[in-house]
Amino acid sequence: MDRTAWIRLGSAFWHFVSWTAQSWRTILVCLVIGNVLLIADHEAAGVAVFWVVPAWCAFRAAWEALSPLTYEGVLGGPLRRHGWRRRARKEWARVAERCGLAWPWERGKRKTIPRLLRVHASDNTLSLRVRAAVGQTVDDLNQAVEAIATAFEAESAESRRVAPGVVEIALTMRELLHEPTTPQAPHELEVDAVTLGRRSDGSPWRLDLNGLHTLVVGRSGAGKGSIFWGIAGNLAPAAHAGLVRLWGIDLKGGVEVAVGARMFSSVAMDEQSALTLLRSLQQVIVERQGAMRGRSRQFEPSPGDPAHVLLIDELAVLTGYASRDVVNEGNTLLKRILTQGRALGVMVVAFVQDPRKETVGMRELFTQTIALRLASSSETRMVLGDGYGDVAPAHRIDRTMPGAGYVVRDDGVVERVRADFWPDDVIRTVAERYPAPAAPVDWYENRTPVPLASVVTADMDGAPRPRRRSPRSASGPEDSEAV
Ligand SMILES: Nc1ncnc2c1ncn2[C@@H]1O[C@H](COP(=O)(O)OP(=O)(O)OP(=O)(O)O)[C@@H](O)[C@H]1O
Repeated sequence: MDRTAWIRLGSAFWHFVSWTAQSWRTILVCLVIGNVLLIADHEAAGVAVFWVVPAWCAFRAAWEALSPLTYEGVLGGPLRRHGWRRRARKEWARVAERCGLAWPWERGKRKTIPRLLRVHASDNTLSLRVRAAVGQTVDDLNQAVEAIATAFEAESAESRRVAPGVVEIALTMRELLHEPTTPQAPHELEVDAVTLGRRSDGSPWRLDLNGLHTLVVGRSGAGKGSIFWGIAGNLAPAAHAGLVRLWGIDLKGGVEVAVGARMFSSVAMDEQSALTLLRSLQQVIVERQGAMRGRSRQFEPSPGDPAHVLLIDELAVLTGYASRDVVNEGNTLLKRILTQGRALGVMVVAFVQDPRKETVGMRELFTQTIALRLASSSETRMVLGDGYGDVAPAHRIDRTMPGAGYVVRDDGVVERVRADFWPDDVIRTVAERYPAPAAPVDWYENRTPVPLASVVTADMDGAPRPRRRSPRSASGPEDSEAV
């Protein structure tokens, strides 16, 4: 027998013992019934009743060891979720009171607690729908979410307001994000959204890009690289087909972007070329505004007229730490791109370690945020906003889980996610398979930058959001088999 078989056998034995021990009440009942049957001269039935619990536990343990997937789907998962639901209903009053949610409506009298409206369990998540008691607010419930999660022994918790005074608390009862994963080989022409990893319930994490600017914040080593390459790598087939144009700025000496630079049409690794690149992207916006004015308010990418995605690694170098002239112009250009670009198919994804106002003065122009591991609760609130410290506690993400974080979408919904890890050889393979289409030499450098003053600013705030697009049929990449 190999090592895996021994491990399975050991785990099956352990489950047999622990399930049998947990069923001690049922075993006592069986002993009584069995003895009664023996006394009444029904020997076979009595012995059968004695052994019914151990036999059932042995059957479960064997099934789980031999076919874990069918066991989980048919018996293990439903039984576990039934237990969670039962426990939540039974213990809610006590937990709510201990977590500070009991509300003394009259001194010395009975306390009221928030009402548990619905208990639902699916996959690894237990959801509690709770209505705040009179005198409480949704914020009071949100503040207690961590304590509730601890009381129910949940791995983590998220909450969202679903109606006035009503909050849905999603408790992750089994952590599915511990194990790192690597990506599927990209081969589809994706423009609007990319699959970056998993959500806390194990479902795929799709990040919407269409008409959105994304800010990714995380301490050093938090796994920003996974998201950088998740986006670039998944867009690479569409970039290769001419539906997307990838632009990259990496002012940390190009260390990050160099590995897969061939996916990008334009890359800047020093301050001056970063400014040139930004001016060129702004020029794209100006030209597109001219082309669309009076004809269309919604941009549709097509080969030759692609969506533009700018990825900036370490935004703070450009907007905070570079020389003053570069910082001034970089900030101005980027703000204009952020305010005007999204309706015109120009999206920005920026990565930053240090999210303070002095370094990133344009945080509010990003329409969605991904918070990876952060240093403190005040940093979480700074990045995500005041109400998110408890709902998306990025400062509590463990160091051993790089790539894990919270997404705060543009509609305010919070998702707990973990990105797939992109090893260098996968990045290189994708870059070789899907290089950016050959652009005219120095395409972007030869464009005449338009002076900032002449840029049309009419649509800065009221810009229409493009409708959801699906890539037009285009001649796909020739070779699209797995990497
Ligand atoms: N999604 C992931 N799953 C598992 N491990 C990961 C993941 N992402 C990153 N790692 C591990 O964490 C290390 C640091 O990741 P990464 O370089 O992406 O961090 P970073 O946030 O970009 O840091 P810095 O800002 O210092 O460059 C990687 O070398 C890798 O070993």
